[in-house]
Amino acid sequence: MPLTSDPHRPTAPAQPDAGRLYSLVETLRQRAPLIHCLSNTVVENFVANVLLALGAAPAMVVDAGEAAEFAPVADALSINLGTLTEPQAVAMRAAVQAANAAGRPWVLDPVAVGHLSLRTRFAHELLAVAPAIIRGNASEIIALAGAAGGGRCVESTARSEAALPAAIALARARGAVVALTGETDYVTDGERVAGFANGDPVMQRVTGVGCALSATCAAFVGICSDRWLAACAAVAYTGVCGQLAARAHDVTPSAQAGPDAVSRPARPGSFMPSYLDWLAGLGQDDFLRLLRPADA
Ligand SMILES: Nc1ncnc2c1ncn2[C@@H]1O[C@H](COP(=O)(O)OP(=O)(O)O)[C@@H](O)[C@H]1O
Ligand SMILES: Cc1ncsc1CCOP(=O)(O)O
Ligand SMILES: [Mg+2]
Repeated sequence: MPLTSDPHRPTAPAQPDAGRLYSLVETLRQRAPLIHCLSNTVVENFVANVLLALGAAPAMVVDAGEAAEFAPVADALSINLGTLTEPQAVAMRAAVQAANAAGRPWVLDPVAVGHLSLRTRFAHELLAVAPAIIRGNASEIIALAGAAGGGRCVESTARSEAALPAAIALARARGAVVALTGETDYVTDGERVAGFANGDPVMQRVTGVGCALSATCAAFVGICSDRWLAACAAVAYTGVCGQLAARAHDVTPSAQAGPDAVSRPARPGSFMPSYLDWLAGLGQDDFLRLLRPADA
């Protein structure tokens, strides 16, 4: 059912201070928040490595009983529906309930929500139990907001610009912050909308970049009670690190120059290690220089 909040109520474009965003990166590195992840089987290892590179401490505790035991101990919880099964839904329910009871924030990544029935039903059930942040691609956010469709399974078939009204409506209806990603990323709490134009198309050629960004949102909201700012920091830092990682090998080493040189237009393989390196090491000056706000 479509959401009923007034679509004509105005929102304010609001760009967070870039220095404040980087200070959250430093706080995260100092505090090393413990992040409880119920992720998907495709990307678990990558998500854990992204969190470690950022300076957070990931823990994939997936049994229903243990998940309920662990959620109050962790600083934040990340729930990802990518390879959802009925038993996993039981564990996710228990983890969310325990996190909520202990006042711990949690993040929802509604992977491929739309036309697949189990995850779509379950995502709507979870929406009713107060996610702090919802992070998804355009098709997922449109579907979650109640419009028909869904993307090409885990991939989006819509542009993020087209999904912005759905993101705003979803944020208003659920009292959540929505991080809507794609070529341009948007972060909204239903009133403020920030836009970011970093990243690189190769990020769509490596599985788990979106899932890891959702866990990154959990890491930032684990150290910052302003959920909108936390999601902005996660999206902005991911975008700048992603574009640096994608372009790290743009200069052909002189040893490879000459008639045998091979042109390599996309580099998903070298992206992954380089991305982890940039997440761990990006300095403030480069972040401030490269961060690109986008109109919202
Ligand atoms: N065409 C693109 N250009 C630049 N960055 C992109 C592009 N597509 C995706 N990204 C980046 O990749 C990350 C994951 O976003 P997205 O691909 O929307 O998620 P998902 O993997 O869940 O579909 C975000 O940081 C986003 O900014
Ligand atoms: C390929 C795949 N299939 C089920 S979950 C998944 C990973 C999706 O990762 P992302 O949403 O980050 O691209
Ligand atoms: Mg995804």
